[in-house]
Amino acid sequence: MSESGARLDPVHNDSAHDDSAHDDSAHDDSAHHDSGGLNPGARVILFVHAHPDDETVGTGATLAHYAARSDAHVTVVTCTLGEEGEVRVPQLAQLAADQADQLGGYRYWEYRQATAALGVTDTHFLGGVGRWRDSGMMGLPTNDHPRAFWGADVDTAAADLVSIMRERRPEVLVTYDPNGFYGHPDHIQAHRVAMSGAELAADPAWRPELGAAHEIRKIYWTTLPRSVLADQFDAFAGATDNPFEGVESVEDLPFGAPDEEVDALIAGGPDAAERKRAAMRAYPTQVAPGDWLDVLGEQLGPQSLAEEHYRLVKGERGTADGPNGWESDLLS
Ligand SMILES: CC(=O)N[C@H]1[C@@H](O[C@@H]2[C@H](O)[C@H](O)[C@@H](O)[C@H](O)[C@H]2O)O[C@H](CO)[C@@H](O)[C@@H]1O
Ligand SMILES: [Zn+2]
Repeated sequence: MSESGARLDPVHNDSAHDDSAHDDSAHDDSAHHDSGGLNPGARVILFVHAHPDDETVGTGATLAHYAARSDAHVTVVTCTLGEEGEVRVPQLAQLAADQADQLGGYRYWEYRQATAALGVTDTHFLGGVGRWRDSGMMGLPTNDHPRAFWGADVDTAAADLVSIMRERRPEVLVTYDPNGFYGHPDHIQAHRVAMSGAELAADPAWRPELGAAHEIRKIYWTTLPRSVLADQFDAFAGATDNPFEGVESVEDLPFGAPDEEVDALIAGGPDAAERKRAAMRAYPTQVAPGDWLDVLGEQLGPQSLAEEHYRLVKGERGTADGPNGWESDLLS
């Protein structure tokens, strides 16, 4: 700890991270679950993600938006610690899996800072912290690690999710599409486990000891309209860190959907955008200063950080009061 008593952030070199900001009581690091600060009658939205930072990069504004709503409750389940990730900043490079192999633990603490910045306190790691390991990119030998999430038996992994679903009894589940949005094995597996969990949780004959059966009313998959992708494609053309380097057209990307296949837009507003921005800064190992994700808000305007899109795959579409006839509330 520095003289000021605040733990210095080795990357941003400030005391932005203050452990006293954390409410440790609600973070549930075991495989068993406390109340997570759930107020009786609150309407629960459950998010299932693959790695620390996906909750922020993919759904951070939505998390902040609903965490701020007095009638709603956000629960986040993350399936791995991101042990096999790259390290985007030299100061922490030796944490990598092929060196000290400490990146998972570090990303755990990045995740705590990020979810706190979003106002989310009900967080879980599937099966408990460290149960499943980041599988690495598709086709790598790390996919065969004995604890790699990609090699998990889906129903075994889903059992831990079912107990959370039957405990929190969410109205809405948010996860990825069958391709895991962009084809990463842990994202594909997170989709499979989430969808299997939703089905099993609703079956009263399946593992009744895990709680009373619960049917989730609506299920959404994260998505990105091609129109937004096209704006990003144009905005980053020629940029130093261009995520679309070498791509001819947005049509060639393994993700993105025609606008007409999108069902909901959560436009979180300035507070949600700022919270998402702060949460992204909590992940220096994944989003370094100057990276495209770090400058996204500058390139496309802060509102771009606050807008997240979803496809409804189970349940009735709610009030179409958003742009393009999209829903503006996942709970509608
Ligand atoms: C957003 C996301 O899911 N990131 C994953 C992904 O990270 C990629 C990986 O490090 C790859 O080597 C890089 O070239 C690419 O830019 C990264 O997005 O895969 C990691 C390993 O499984 C995972 O830890 C990370 O969270
Ligand atoms: Zn991921």
